[in-house]
Amino acid sequence: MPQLEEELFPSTPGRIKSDRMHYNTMNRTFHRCFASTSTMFLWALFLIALTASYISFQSFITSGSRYLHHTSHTSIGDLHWEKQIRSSAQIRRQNGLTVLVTGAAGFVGTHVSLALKKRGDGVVGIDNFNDYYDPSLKKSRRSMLESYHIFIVKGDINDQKLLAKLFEIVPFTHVMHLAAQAGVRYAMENPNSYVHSNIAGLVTLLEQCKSADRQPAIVWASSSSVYGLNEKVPFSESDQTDQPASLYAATKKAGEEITHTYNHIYGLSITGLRFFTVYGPWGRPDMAYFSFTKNILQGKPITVYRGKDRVDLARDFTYIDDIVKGCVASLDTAGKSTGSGGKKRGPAPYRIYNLGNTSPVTVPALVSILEKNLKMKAKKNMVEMPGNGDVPFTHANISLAQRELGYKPTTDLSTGLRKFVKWYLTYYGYNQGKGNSVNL
Ligand SMILES: O=C(O)[C@H]1O[C@H](OP(=O)(O)OP(=O)(O)OC[C@H]2O[C@@H](n3ccc(=O)[nH]c3=O)[C@H](O)[C@@H]2O)[C@H](O)[C@@H](O)[C@@H]1O
Repeated sequence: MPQLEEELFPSTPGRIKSDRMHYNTMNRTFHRCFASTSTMFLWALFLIALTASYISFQSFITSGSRYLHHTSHTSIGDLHWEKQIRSSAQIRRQNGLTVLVTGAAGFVGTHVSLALKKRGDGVVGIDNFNDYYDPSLKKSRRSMLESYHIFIVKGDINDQKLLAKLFEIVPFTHVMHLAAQAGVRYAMENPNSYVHSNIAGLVTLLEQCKSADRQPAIVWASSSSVYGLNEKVPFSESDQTDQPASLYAATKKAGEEITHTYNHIYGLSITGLRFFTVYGPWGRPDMAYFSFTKNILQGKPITVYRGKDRVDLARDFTYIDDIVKGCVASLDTAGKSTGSGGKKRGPAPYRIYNLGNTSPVTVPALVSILEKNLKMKAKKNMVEMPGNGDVPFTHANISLAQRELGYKPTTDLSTGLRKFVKWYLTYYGYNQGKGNSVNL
């Protein structure tokens, strides 16, 4: 008996002799063929169904895995994940805000999330937990926030589907956008990470915000570095900012222009905050005050940059609690976005503020304060500032923020560094042999 394949697809033409076939033979053949065809049809149906279910299973896995969450028992779309987001977004005061905080496991993001939650606002975080610096510090910040019932979604702001899903679950009134590739000098090592987060990520986020039915107001982190080679002091918001000294600064400046476009075309309410060298507990290990502390404690040398003619570099170091007050005041005073579903309905506010301390301190003076607090001497290597994006000094004029936000920094560098050192020693286990047990 010929095989089914052989009947339907004869291998040699000589085996088709239909013109010489008897009717009965034809009839039998027809019936056999028909029976075979229907079997084939059923097989085909079965295979199609199998393929379809395989493809849909695969796409479920693929789309799900993009959002797979940090806990083994939680992934996007699952009810537990959504429940955590809803619960974190719950408002517990009258006229409270519902804020999406990007970069919530970052230094400023952690502090702002906590401040908002403590006063009764709804807060949902998003963070990609990248390894630009020790991710275990970010995870510790997350654990601390979790103890205050703040949920951080693990994901990238470039993930448009994830953002859409978050907005579908929670109608955010505000976005506090702090996710960014930070660091001035690292931009020479990994330029594309700045484009990825500070340009592409920003645009993806703005696209989501502009198309939301109820557009949120956006407050976001620009940087004092946009003043670049500006020599007029103190730096005012109206000063020229067209001479950035690093790619980092250039991406932050680009962010100011990009947000302006979204404000203009779509009616998004925008507030850009130019932070001046923010420091404090739970800070960033890549920053000078943090890495100096680490090295001094370990007896390792530190490199202190100096400007031309051995002039000391200076920064308008700003304590985290002051920055947080500026961020919260910006959210509270942000006018509404006017558009909806991608359509502008009228003009919306576009604001930019300096958030600094207005009293620059030199880097060697910063080192002396640390030495005093750590009761240890630093091994200093004085080196001429390399051409790597650094600027010689920063100094903020904060009168605009003072007037419009009620912003008034109250912590000087000595007080702030004392608090930082206290946190550092406890967190890294220098005190009583205990680590990771600090509250803000
Ligand atoms: O205010 C800002 O716009 C920026 O402030 C900081 O940038 P930076 O002021 O360069 O802060 P640090 O990296 O902590 O450096 C502070 C000072 O210490 C100096 N430094 C840094 C590192 C080092 O090893 N030695 C050293 O002398 C730097 O030249 C600079 O003058 C942040 O890292 C940026 O993300 C932020 O946007």
